[in-house]
Amino acid sequence: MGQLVNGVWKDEWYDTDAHGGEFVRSNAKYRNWVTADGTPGPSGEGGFRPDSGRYHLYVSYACPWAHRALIFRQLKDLQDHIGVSVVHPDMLGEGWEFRQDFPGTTGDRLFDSDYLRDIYLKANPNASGRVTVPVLWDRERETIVSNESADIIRMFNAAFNALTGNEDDYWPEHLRGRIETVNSRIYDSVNNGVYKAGFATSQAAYDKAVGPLFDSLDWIEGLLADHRYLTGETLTEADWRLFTTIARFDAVYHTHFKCNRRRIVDYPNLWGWARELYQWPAIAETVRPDHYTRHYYYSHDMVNPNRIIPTGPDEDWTEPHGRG
Ligand SMILES: N[C@@H](CCC(=O)N[C@@H](CS)C(=O)NCC(=O)O)C(=O)O
Repeated sequence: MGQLVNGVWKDEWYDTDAHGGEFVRSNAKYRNWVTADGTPGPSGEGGFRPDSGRYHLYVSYACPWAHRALIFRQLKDLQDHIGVSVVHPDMLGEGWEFRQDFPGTTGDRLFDSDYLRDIYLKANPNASGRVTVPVLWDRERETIVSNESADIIRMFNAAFNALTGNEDDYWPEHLRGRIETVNSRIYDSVNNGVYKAGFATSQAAYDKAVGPLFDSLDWIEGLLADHRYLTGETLTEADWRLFTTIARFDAVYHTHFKCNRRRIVDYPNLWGWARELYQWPAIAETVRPDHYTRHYYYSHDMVNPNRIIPTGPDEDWTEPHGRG
């Protein structure tokens, strides 16, 4: 685990001591947008048109942020237009690697590189910062369009509609205000909350994260008692953004990140909702417990020094969800 400093790889973890034991996530650096007509999006430069085969997605099946992008590639029928490379689940001293000795890994399908950092260095030989997945790569301009999953899913939601004919909209105009409110609470206390609890190196930092996490899960349980989805009766990006964290919760975050007040199966509405999303067409194949259990328990030796991988809970995600 490390980062690039002026183009050079340094094997160093997040400096939690600088923040009283708290894990502080770095912001993504590449924030350009593919748009329907190639004009600039909400941030970054223009010139990224939605051409078939032009873009390539680098992911880990372990990572909840990369998982969002994989889900939107499925939901929006982008499989034939945007290729994918899948890294190895172990993220060790060299960062994400393209080793292929684990089922489902693909190697780097574009450049046959050894490490994900090589892709960041292709975009900028003097790059500094963390080398994260997902990465949306532009084969034409040979650069990174975006390494921010929240942006990538919105591009996938709308920019390629003319190419695919798929007009499904997971960010409908009339729900945007509500989606933003739900997203921001869930991002801070749940999606990132599990990491803040798990990577805390002081009791105070852990306590500060785990309380709001379970308050939010209780709040979500209430929302899902009244409505089928988080923002009402329409399935939106807010649901999918939460889903990737929930999918990993009982198997990983409950144990490895000490988020153990309750499990997802203890929340009847949330558990039914989670199964409905899992059973949505083409989604189950993006959910890879083999990758995420291996990644977390094996890579984070500061959390789990003996790297023992637990057998995992016996939960049936294919059981009828009973919603709707
Ligand atoms: N804000 C980014 C976060 C991505 C992220 O942190 N990915 C993790 C994997 S789950 C990663 O690659 N971490 C490597 C590191 O921090 O060095 C997004 O949502 O796309």
